[in-house]
Amino acid sequence: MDVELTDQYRPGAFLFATPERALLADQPRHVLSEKDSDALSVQVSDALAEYGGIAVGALPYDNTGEAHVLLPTSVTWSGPIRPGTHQAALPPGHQVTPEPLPQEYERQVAKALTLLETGELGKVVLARTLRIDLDGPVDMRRVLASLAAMNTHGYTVATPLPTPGVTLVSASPELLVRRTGTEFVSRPLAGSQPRGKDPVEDRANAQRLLASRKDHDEHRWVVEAEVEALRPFCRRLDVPRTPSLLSTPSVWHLATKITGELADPAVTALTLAAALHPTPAVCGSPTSAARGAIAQLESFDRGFYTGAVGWVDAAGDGEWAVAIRSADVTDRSLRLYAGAGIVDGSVPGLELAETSAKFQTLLRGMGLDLTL
Ligand SMILES: C=C(O[C@H]1C=CC=C(C(=O)O)[C@@H]1O)C(=O)O
Repeated sequence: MDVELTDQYRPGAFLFATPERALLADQPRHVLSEKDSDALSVQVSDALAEYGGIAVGALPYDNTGEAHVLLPTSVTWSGPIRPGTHQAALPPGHQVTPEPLPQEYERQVAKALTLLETGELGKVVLARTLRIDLDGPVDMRRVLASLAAMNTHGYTVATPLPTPGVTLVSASPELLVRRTGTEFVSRPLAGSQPRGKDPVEDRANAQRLLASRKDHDEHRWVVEAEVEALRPFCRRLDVPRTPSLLSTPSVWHLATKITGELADPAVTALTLAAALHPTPAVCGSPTSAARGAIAQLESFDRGFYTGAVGWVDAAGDGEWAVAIRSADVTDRSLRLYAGAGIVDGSVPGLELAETSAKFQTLLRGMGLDLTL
């Protein structure tokens, strides 16, 4: 029987599985923790020019915070992880603590709606967290195998974080950027509906999303900001006029596949990721006002949730996913994060339900049956 890369994962390693291939990287010779994204790109390119290979890791939500990028000495590529059985990957006993409480999250959304009325803010993404304390240790190999089995159309990621013993685990559906030679692709997501309980309800939810002006507005902010960030790098930029539907096992999204050709082949995947980050899919618009609203309303530090996670090689090729549908995982705890874009027309109770649906991505993927 072939062994999947999820079976070879060891704590502290970096796993990045996509529908096309999987990467397992380990035993770092260097850790780069630069705060400035331009300086980070230069340091990573210099290190890759010296040692070759690839650099892997994560950028935090706060793009003035320290990145955590590693130069591994052991790198293994494989084809996509084959869908296996998705199994209960966590010990049975657990205690769940939401932060903020659901009613408080609804109050924060209501406050965000009043900030939108001032006209200085067009969109803000507000998140909440669930802390889950487990009665036994997490088996990361089973967690990753189980997530990959469920998440065959998205990314299954594990990356070590700067705090020893903490791993960011993500089942992200969102491609921030992939660069191959001078071509690149980005596929922002914004605008969501939970999946239905049966095919009829599911189809109706998808149609409601396609017809929702509020969700199209929420999506447009992201596409416009990405176009503005990418344009200076491009010889060609192709942007579909309207978004299409994308489904994950728990959520429907509006998605736009943006493609382009770089004017300067020296621009790397990491430089593009840093130029795009944080998009209004995870922060809001305008960025500085949204960042201020998040600092004012959210009561926790996002850390690397809504950051970016991926790899870049010496030629500048690479792939970076948006770090959403994610949790900070320790030996006996998980901290899950989920956010929703708030625009004019958002309803607090529906945004709460949307974040609950987003939590289910990881919960179901890990085999945890929780009604939120
Ligand atoms: C911020 C998250 O999702 C983003 C990505 C897709 C759709 C989103 C939305 O509809 O609000 C969010 O912008 C999250 O999953 O925590």
